[in-house]
Amino acid sequence: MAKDKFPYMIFSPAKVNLHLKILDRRADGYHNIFSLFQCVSMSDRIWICSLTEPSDLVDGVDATPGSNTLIKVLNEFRSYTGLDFFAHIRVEKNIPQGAGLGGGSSNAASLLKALNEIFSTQLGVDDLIEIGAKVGSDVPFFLKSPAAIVSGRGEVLKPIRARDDFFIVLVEPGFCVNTSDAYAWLDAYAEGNPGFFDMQDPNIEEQYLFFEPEKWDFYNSFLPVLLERFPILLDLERLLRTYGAVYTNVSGSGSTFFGVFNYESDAHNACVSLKKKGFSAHCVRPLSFFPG
Ligand SMILES: C[C@@](CO)(OP(=O)(O)O)[C@H](O)COP(=O)(O)OP(=O)(O)OC[C@H]1O[C@@H](n2ccc(N)nc2=O)[C@H](O)[C@@H]1O
Ligand SMILES: Nc1ncnc2c1ncn2[C@@H]1O[C@H](COP(=O)(O)OP(=O)(O)O)[C@@H](O)[C@H]1O
Repeated sequence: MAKDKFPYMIFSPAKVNLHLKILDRRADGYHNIFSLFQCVSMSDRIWICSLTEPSDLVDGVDATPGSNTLIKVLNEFRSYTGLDFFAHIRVEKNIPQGAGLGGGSSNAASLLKALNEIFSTQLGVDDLIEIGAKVGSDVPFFLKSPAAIVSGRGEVLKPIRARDDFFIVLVEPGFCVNTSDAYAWLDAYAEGNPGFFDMQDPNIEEQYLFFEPEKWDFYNSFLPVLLERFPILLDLERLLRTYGAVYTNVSGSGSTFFGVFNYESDAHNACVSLKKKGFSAHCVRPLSFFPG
């Protein structure tokens, strides 16, 4: 391990779920999903400062060591490879936490790729996916391709060509959503709404690749569930439409609400207007490659 590699900096991009159908609840408590994941141009920056520490230390993430996805990766990587080391890691968080943008999962995937490179362990993508899936359901996506149809618990991946002809405005509504809570709310909602899990899936791959965004028939199973609790999301949908969004939805299990725009100037103006109203808003683009 060459000393001049440190600090070793990596980018860790956010994702949005352009479509997210929750199919059913499984015996293991997880849910099968069918989703279109798209990486976007908002990234955390992670510095591996040293790998010769007496114990692991992660700065910059608001999580307990036991729940921190970076610590989990270090543990899983050590146990998979038999390597003996501890790390000091520093994170510049730009991706809001608990926002449905996959920041914790992306951090985990980026660190795994970096460790594989630094230690020349030559693990293949499938090995990394096996390790990543132990850390979190969304981690495998960030190991494979910047746009994909994702199913199973999150580990079944079909890479697709990423489009780059639209713009996305991400809006933080001012609250976080815990993913486990959101799935529990969804189960309760499904009990009161027979047929909820049977909603038809549009042909998402074809629509994504070939249809104008205004024609996308995508949806997110969490949206009706979240609207019951957070009616402000409906206000955000109306606002984004007023500013010219041609498709809107919540990302993942929330809380981020986003709008897709055909024109950069409309997306930029929407951001400015949303900020004037006190919202935190970010104009991003879909990524067709992993940054860094
Ligand atoms: C909803 C989605 C959509 O992309 O993302 P986020 O909104 O969290 O970003 C994912 O399914 C979230 O994946 P991730 O955030 O990695 O979840 P995990 O840490 O593995 O699991 C947290 C909890 O969510 C529930 N969970 C997660 C994934 C899944 N397919 N079924 C589930 O039921 C379980 O209750 C689990 O204990
Ligand atoms: N490296 C990390 N980055 C962000 N959050 C993390 C990380 N490790 C653990 N967490 C915990 O995971 C929770 C969900 O994180 P995050 O991945 O940002 O959101 P989401 O699952 O909604 O996409 C956070 O509230 C935080 O407590």
